[in-house]
Amino acid sequence: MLIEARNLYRFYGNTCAVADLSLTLEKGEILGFLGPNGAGKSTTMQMLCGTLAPSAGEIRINSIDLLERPKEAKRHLGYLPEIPPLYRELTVDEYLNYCGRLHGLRGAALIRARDEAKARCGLAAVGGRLIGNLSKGYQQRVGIAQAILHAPPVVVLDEPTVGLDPIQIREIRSLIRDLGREHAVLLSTHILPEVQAVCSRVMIVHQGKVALNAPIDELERHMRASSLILVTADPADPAALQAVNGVHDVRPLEGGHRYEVFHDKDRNPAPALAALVVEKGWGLLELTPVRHSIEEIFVDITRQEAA
Ligand SMILES: Nc1ncnc2c1ncn2[C@@H]1O[C@H](COP(=O)(O)OP(=O)(O)OP(=O)(O)O)[C@@H](O)[C@H]1O
Repeated sequence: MLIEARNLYRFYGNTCAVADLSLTLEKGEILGFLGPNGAGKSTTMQMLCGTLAPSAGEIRINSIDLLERPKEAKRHLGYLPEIPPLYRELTVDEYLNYCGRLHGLRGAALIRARDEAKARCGLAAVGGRLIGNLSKGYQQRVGIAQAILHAPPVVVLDEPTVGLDPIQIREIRSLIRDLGREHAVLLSTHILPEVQAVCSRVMIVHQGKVALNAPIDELERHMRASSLILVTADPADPAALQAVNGVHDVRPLEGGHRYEVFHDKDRNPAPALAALVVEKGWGLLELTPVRHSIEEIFVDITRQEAA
C-alpha cells in the first residue's frame, strides 16, 4: 500500500473540514478524489502530503508513518498544490535544479533527474525560458515536473487542470495517465468527466466525509439517472410517450417541445421512443440520457444508505 490514511479528522476552530476519512492508494492506481467546492479535498491532500497536521488520525506513505518520520515519508511523495509553488523569475531549468537540490540531488544525478522530468512533461524545449513567460498550461507542466523530479512512488495533484483551456486540459490529462503507469496518483478535482477520463478508482467526498469509494465503472452506474430528455420539432403527445414500454412518467419542460421521460432504471426506452417520434413525424431533435451531478450522486448514495 503506497498511501494508507486512517480515520483522519481536521478541525478549523469549530468547523470540521474532514471527518473520519480513511483512504488507500496502491501502485498502478489513479485515484480521483472528487467533491464539490469546500468538500475537504485540499485539506485532505495537505494532510496526506505532510503540510498540514491532522487533528486526529494516522497516515502511512509507503509504510512509513508520516507524522512520526515526516522527512523520510515525504521522500516517497511528489505534490502539486492547488497553487503551484513556482518562481516566475527563474527559468525552467533553474527552478527544477533548485527543486532537485532541495531533494538532495547533485551533479550528474540532478541533471539526469531534471532532464527526465522535463522529457516526461513535454518541457524539453523550454528549459531556458522564464517560467513567468510560459502559458498557464506549461506552468502547470513545470509544477508537475517538480512533483515527479525525485521519482516518488506517490504523486498527489490538487486540481491540476483548473484554469487551463480545453487543449491544455487534454494534454495535462494525457500526462497524468502516463504518470499513472509508473506512479500511484491521487488527483483531486471537482469535475466529474475528469475523473472518468483519467482515473481507475474514485472517492467522492462531501462535507468532509467519504460518500463513495469505488472502481470507476461503479461511478458510471451512479451517474446514470433514470430519465431522458426528449426534444422534438413539433409537439409530441405525452400520453403516447408514456405508453412506451418501461416509461412511467413524462413531464413537459419549459422552452420548445421538450420533455423529461422517466423510466425503469434497468430498461432504456430510447430506441422505442425514437421509433415512436419518427413514426408520428414529430421530428426528433434530441434524445439524451440525464446524468447526475456530484451533488445528486451524493444525495442518491446517502439516501440509499439511509434506506
Ligand atoms: N485555513 C482555514 N481556516 C478555516 N477554514 C478553512 C481553512 N481551510 C479550509 N477551510 C474550510 O474547510 C472546508 C474544506 O475546505 P477545502 O479547501 O479542504 O475544500 P476543497 O474540497 O478543497 O474545496 P475547493 O474545491 O473549493 O478547493 C471549507 O468549508 C473551508 O471553508
